[in-house]
Amino acid sequence: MSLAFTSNMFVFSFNTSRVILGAFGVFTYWIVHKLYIYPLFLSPLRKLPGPPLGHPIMGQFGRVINSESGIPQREWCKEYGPVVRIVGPVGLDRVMFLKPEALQKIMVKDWLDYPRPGFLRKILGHVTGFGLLTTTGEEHRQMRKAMNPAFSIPNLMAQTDMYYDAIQRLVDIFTSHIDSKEGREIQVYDWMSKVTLEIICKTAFGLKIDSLHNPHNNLADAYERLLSLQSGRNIAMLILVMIIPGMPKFLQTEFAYRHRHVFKATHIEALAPLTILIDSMYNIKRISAEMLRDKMKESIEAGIVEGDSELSGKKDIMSILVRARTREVGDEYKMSDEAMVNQVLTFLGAGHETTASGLTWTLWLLANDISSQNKLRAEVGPLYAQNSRLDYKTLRDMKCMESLRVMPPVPITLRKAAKSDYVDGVFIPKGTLIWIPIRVINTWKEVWGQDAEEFRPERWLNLPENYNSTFSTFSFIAGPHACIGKTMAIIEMKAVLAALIANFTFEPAYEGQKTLPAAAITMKPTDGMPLKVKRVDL
Ligand code: HEM
Repeated sequence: MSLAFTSNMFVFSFNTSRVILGAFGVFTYWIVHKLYIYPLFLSPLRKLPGPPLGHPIMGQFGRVINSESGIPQREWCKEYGPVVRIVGPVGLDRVMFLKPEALQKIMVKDWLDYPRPGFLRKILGHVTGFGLLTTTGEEHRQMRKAMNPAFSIPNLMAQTDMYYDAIQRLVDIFTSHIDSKEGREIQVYDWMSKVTLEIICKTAFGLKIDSLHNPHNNLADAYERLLSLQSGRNIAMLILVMIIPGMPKFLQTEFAYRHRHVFKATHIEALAPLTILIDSMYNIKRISAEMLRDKMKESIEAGIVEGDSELSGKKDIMSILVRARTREVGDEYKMSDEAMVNQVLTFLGAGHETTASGLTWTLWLLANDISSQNKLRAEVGPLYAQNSRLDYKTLRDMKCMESLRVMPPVPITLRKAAKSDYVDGVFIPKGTLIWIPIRVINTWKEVWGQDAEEFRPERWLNLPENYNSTFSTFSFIAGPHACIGKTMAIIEMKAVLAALIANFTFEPAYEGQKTLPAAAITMKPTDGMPLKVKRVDL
């Protein structure tokens, strides 16, 4: 070996080690900067009140994903006030605001500057289709304009009767299940999920799917599997997966579906849910596309001619959209077939589980407050006895906001600052994640008083002085992205509730029963919510 060769090798390995050492140094600095230096000394938000940094890598995020949804946020607001800064994971800044002025700015006035963050849109798009929930700006405005007629009051009034076939089937099933004076323990969430799925299929597509009688209805099954994934850990895993470039698209491909079992086969616990996600979404999309195809076929066969077709009398959302599409002219927004499938998915995803969770927690709260349950029965019983298909106006006048206030089906949502700005006098740098802590806003003592977290329906008869009709109960949020299905959901919930309360009593399944909502996107109860149900007439 020549001397020159040896010395070259020395120079080479010396340089390589320097490069590796340098890279390691930069990486270490970057980590320390992200985890400590920036959040502690440089972040413009560092002086805001809030909990300490917490875990070296996860910050306070670990607590958030492992706790009941909205509860850590509520504890922090109690301790630090209406503007709170939270750090984590990996040094990420998050801020939450409670005051109406701040919410008005973020959600209503400057909504375009505070879109849903990209990863949330990707997750929502994956499970509820790329529709209203994932678009923003002009595209959202046009899409919303096309949808609005389907949710108009006259249409909802005409639609209300469509709820009752499913509701009557539910009442019949409960009645046949409960044949003794002792009553029977029933997994309430499962039944609420089935009845709301039937109602949304009927109202959105005019289709009858008998998931109440058929325990293995394909669509109900696929949703059950998808919703079983709701947990803080799975959501954290999904966020990580969705930020990998190309991954959201890949997960929707035929290739991913054919190879979905690979994720389970890895035996890596965190990856196994991807198999269920891909499988259930593939099936939900397939069934939705079939529903849409049937609807299109129906419209072609009926030869949609405005005013004289059979379809033009139909009140389901899809018929209205199909009709609107045939009328569109000029450069107005025209919904493609793919966009229509996405809307199908959005209505199924956004309008099914939310309403099911809302109903389930309402029954839980009433089961634990027999006096309120009896009062409600005294109110709806006589109405129901006269006519078991209560109409829109009767349902509208019933009060049921208290349970949606205390246990909002969507406990929290997110926005991201698209530019640097001031909110409630606080400088918010571009890119900051903003929590909209719905459950905390709904139970803020500053507005609702010392018993804010308690279920007390009578409070609606004498609203507190600080009550603001838009910003004190935020279960459907406000502004251009507010829930388009709000009125429909409330009327539907009341129709189901009136029938159940008129016919059955609800009690906790056992003494000391405790039940928790999933720490995830909606408040689905983790145990399916068993309740003791008895017939009123026994
Ligand atoms: C109790 C039941 C319901 C609750 C608590 C609820 C709550 C919400 C909330 C909080 C949002 C805003 C999410 C965000 O911006 O991050 C939302 C949006 C939405 N909801 Fe609902 N929802 C319910 C029922 C429904 C129903 C029945 C439908 C449709 C049939 C529906 C369709 C939608 C759609 C399409 C959006 C997106 C609106 C937009 O961005 O323009 N929801 N909902």
